[in-house]
Amino acid sequence: MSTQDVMTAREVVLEDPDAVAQWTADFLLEKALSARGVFRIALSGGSTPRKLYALMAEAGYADRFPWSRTEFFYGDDRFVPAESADSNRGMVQSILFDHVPVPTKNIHPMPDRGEPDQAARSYEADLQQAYGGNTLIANKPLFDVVLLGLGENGHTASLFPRQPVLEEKIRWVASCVPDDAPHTRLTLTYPAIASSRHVLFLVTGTSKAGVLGRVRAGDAAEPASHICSDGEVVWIIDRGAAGQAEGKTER
Ligand SMILES: O=C(O)[C@H](O)[C@@H](O)[C@H](O)[C@H](O)COP(=O)(O)O
Repeated sequence: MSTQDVMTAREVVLEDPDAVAQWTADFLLEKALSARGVFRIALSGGSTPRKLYALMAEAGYADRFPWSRTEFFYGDDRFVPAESADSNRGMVQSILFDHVPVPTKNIHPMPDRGEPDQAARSYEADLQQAYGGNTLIANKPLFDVVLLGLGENGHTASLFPRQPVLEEKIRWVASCVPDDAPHTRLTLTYPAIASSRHVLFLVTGTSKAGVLGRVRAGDAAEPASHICSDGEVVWIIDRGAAGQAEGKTER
């Protein structure tokens, strides 16, 4: 039985990447506006969420989003300067944060210099401070929403196959050096991601149909198969990633 079988997981199949971005933007706005107090979200990197971030920066949306009571964290980042084309922080800053009235103090980028393990400890301390100073995950979610993508080898965030971080059950943040990736990375761990109300996987394109099929079938060899949430995991996918399933929506 995969971990997916024992939790609430649902799938929303949409026509195309634009529809995936729009559905996700609407979902985030609804949850952020209905949240009591601070709304905490962990952002994903990669190319898929770029459309989402661009939508969030549009005037009609940005005017309604509660930026001042939203805390933005990252699910992972490459250990490179923000100016690097590989930086998730730099990507989100240029597509979204440069265009909306989010207070700088509400943006929590992952460290991108120094010793990677110490940087991971530093980010974990940042998260613990946001979590009321608790150093152990208690019975309240660390995140309202965690955004995730899915790599073709089944990685998500920077949880790559055969990495020690896949066995991490205590730490919230870890450094890792994936076999086939050029950079050292920092990533949230499984327990940190699981401490959430909603995990949203955004998966688009026919190139992801194979890995998505394996993950949804609970293939334990795929790191994304082990993603849990104290709340729900929502797969927001387009027809290409769904293997050309008929486009239908579920709210
Ligand atoms: O920093 C990263 O690379 C991401 O966090 C990573 O987990 C990404 O979500 C997947 O690799 C999918 O990437 P695409 O959206 O580009 O397919």
